[in-house]
Amino acid sequence: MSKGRLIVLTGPSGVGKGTLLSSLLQRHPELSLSTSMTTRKPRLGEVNGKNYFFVSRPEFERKVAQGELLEWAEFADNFYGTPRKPVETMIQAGRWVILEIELEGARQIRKSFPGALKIFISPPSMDELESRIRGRGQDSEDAIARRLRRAQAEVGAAKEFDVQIVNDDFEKALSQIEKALFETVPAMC
Ligand SMILES: Nc1nc2c(ncn2[C@@H]2O[C@H](COP(=O)(O)OP(=O)(O)O)[C@@H](O)[C@H]2O)c(=O)[nH]1
Ligand SMILES: Nc1ncnc2c1ncn2[C@@H]1O[C@H](COP(=O)(O)OP(=O)(O)O)[C@@H](O)[C@H]1O
Repeated sequence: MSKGRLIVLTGPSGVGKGTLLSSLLQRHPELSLSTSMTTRKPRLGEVNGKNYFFVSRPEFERKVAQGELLEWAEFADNFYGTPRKPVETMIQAGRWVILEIELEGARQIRKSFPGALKIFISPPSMDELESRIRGRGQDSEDAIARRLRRAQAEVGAAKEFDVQIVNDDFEKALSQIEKALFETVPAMC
């Protein structure tokens, strides 16, 4: 059986992580994306159990207390975390599992899974990032401001990651992710 592998994809909100991942998963159905848990309210069209597991704050806090999350963090006034069990089960079964998470969570994974491949996606500029978040048309002014403040802090941490990719030309960024995944020697998880 092939060896399981954990891959962490991080980058500021609006940089294009979700869009890149959905193309990547279409092209490589053998990859698995972990479904996170969040206290954020669903956006229009988001489905519980698919985009996220949408839970209340008390429920999230209970999961944390019971050790059921592999990592978790607060982001823009909401909690986000990775359910532990499905990820561990998939890795044991030899799957390659991708976590699409923010910086604090990625730092926690670096400690608990030092062999995970960590990829950081940067925007071509902060102006372009803002216009992508606005163009998505999904967030309030408040939420946009919180995301942009956080983005300033996150982009400075790109160098902590094994691979840094600028999502300017979409196809180029996608093929750089593929290269990082399939042309690097898999490390031990
Ligand atoms: N630490 C952590 N961050 C997460 C998790 N799931 C999502 N995130 C991050 O939370 C941030 C906000 O996500 P979201 O509300 O969906 O907004 P968007 O990234 O702007 O579409 C993003 O940076 C995600 O990568 C998780 O399970 N753990
Ligand atoms: N390379 C790119 N050039 C221009 N727009 C992009 C590019 N990549 C993604 N986008 C757009 O940016 C917006 C934010 O992308 P999204 O995947 O939701 O970001 P994230 O998941 O990082 O928050 C979307 O409208 C998406 O279509």
